[in-house]
Amino acid sequence: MLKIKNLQVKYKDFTALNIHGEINIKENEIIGIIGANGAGKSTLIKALTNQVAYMGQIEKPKSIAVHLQENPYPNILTCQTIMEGLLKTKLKKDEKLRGLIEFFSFQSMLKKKVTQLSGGQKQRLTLIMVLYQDAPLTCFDEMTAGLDFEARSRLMEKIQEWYSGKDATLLLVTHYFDEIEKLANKLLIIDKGCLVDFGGTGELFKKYIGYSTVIVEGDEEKLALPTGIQIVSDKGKQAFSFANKMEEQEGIKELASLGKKFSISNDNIELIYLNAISQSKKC
Ligand SMILES: Nc1ncnc2c1ncn2[C@@H]1O[C@H](COP(=O)(O)OP(=O)(O)OP(=O)(O)O)[C@@H](O)[C@H]1O
Repeated sequence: MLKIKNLQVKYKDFTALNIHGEINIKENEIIGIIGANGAGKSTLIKALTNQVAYMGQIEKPKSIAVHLQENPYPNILTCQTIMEGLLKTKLKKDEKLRGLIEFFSFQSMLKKKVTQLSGGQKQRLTLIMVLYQDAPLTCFDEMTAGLDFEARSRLMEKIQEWYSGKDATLLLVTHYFDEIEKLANKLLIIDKGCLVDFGGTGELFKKYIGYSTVIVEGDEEKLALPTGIQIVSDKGKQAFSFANKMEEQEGIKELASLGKKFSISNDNIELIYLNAISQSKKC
């Protein structure tokens, strides 16, 4: 479906992306692309969609639909005119478009101009047009950027509902790990323009963490458990990885006896990311 090989993107003499080797994305895979600010995530999407010049090889489907961070729509046109113009259709005659508008509860926005829409409503306008394309590959570049928690949750719920039971190949760029947890089955981790790792969430969890992890609230008092190894965690927390169920149970017993607040996970994407980055070598 999508093959990326030795991809390099430069902005003048600054190398923004330098991916060695090959990344193969198969049909119906949903990939979460994660990395810090400036890691090169948007540059990768731009290379895939020919918005920047690149060196290397990209084999991709004929059409790719993209939901960008910002979409400059003409201010004077109504949403309906924008939709009809960009999608080259007429709402009256287009059942598919009407269905999408209804799905995203967008009927009452059709006569409004883009300047009259909230951030979440603007994102829905773009989503409707992106999903309408039914492209073999769809890229979402921070589709929930700038939205408050509620608007983001509502939009994510709709997207999840839309794709549930459907076959789709998606690339999702986001800083929100919960969005990836809900949708993606593979992760592509980028750091400073380099590929850190690419693989299934479960596979990468095993590689960087192990069997399971406990995340303990608070980092003032450094803990030492009878089993498990301390791993990199988010600020204000401590995390330990366990190699098997027995280790996990012993660790939990100790934490319970200490009266600590903790959670157990075997798929925490933030910890996969933090530990992958901390172990990665410069490319
Ligand atoms: N048009 C440009 N000209 C020069 N440098 C650029 C340009 N666009 C991006 N860069 C630089 O390339 C690097 C990668 O940028 P990119 O936008 O791909 O990062 P990102 O991972 O998407 O970041 P964010 O999470 O902040 O959106 C950054 O250092 C950025 O400053």
